[in-house]
Amino acid sequence: MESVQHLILSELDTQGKIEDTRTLMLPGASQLAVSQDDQLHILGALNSLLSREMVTYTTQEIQSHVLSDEGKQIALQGSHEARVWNALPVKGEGKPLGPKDLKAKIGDESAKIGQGVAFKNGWIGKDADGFVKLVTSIHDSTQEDMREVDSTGTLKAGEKALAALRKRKLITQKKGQWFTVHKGPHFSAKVEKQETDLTTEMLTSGSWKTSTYKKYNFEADGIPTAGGALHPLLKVREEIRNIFLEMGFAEMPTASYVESGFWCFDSLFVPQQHPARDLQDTFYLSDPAVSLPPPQDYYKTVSEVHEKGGYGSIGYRAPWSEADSRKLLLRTHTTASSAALLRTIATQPGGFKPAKLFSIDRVFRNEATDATHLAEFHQVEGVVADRNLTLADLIGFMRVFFSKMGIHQLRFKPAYNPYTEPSLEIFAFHPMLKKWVEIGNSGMFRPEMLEPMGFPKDVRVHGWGLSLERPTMIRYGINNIRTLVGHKTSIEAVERSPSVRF
Ligand SMILES: N[C@@H](Cc1ccccc1)C(=O)O
Repeated sequence: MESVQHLILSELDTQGKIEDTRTLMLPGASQLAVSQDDQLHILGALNSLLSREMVTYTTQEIQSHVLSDEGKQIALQGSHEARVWNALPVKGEGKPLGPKDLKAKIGDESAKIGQGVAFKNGWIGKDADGFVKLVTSIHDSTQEDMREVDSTGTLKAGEKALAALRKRKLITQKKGQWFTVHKGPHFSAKVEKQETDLTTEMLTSGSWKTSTYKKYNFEADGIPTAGGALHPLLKVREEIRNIFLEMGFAEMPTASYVESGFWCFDSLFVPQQHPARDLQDTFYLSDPAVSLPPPQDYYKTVSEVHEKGGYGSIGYRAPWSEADSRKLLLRTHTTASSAALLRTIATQPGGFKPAKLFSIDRVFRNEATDATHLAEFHQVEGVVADRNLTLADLIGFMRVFFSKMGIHQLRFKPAYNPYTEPSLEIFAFHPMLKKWVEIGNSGMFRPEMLEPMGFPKDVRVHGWGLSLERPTMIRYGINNIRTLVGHKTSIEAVERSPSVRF
């Protein structure tokens, strides 16, 4: 590229102008720059010199030609007729080839097209055993034409010959160009290196005073700006949040990732011996390891329900450990935060008022991780508290809620939760997987949990929970959770993920 610039400048320096850039001989070339490839090279060099105002140029449009695939093959291997001639022995000097052998040797296509022409040209003939050469040398003018068009874009023989080749589909027409070049206002015979940046070195050495600088190109496309992008989990979270809001739910505060055993389990009537509370399932904190004391009256009532029962329950009748209750842990479900808020509602000044609450936030479980499980994920949780609610209300709520998420076929399966009775697992029919998949868990909170909180006897509270990751993965067609969350997540994929998926 730079040597092409030098060629142009020295030509202008000695000749004053370049009338036709096709008369240049590019460095290293064996013929004049008549091909369009050469002219493109020249154009690149001209534009670079133009930007420094060292030259000006005008463009001449011309018709040019390029080879078709068949034309390229002929330029390389010869015409079909020449290939036929090549394949045959000289008469009397070898075994003549029959049509079948000829096809096998040079291919069906060349044999078929080449035979007739070679005959007509008098190049080959037929004896008893097959085809033979009749002449000892040939002049393959088609191949020569192809080579001429390939390197010059045209034929000296003129338009008639070109038209014949076009008709045979060996060449096609293409717009071409060449240039007339004049000296520009800043012409100089040599290209000076232009600075693109002002550096500390240039300032301290003073070289900035004599340097030449590259002009700004205000036409250039800017570098694409990297905007922020929402992670797919955040998009689906927003969508679900909007469903809750339009159904009249209020968002619960869930900022506390760290809870005590008391709020995460005891207040929910999860027995202290429950396996979910084991070290294998729950992350416990070591520093600080112990929570501040829970509200004393409430703590006493909760521990008594566990140990001895009450409110119509016989309790767990197992020894109660205050130490277990005070242990600090990473919450294993957002129901820990719901419990704290439910107690506030139960004991609010002015008495109980119905409430519809939701949360979408992070939870932590000490589980083996695999393609669909991580040690931390998000839970979506809805809670409704009102007088005389029934199981039908819960099911009805879930039907409306999930249908707003686009999930219309639901099934409910009796299940067990320590804090709800009855409890229901929620299954949805997945139209793409063509099977029922579990999407959530739900139930009506037990009186052993609600009454110690201070709820009036006729208040029922029901709730349901699901993970945020599962619907997100299904929507975005992700089957390994590690491509959604964690260091293997591709930022590019996040930026490009659509804002809404159905
Ligand atoms: N906390 C439950 C979900 C749930 C919430 C509310 C009521 C019933 C169940 C879970 O971890 O899966």
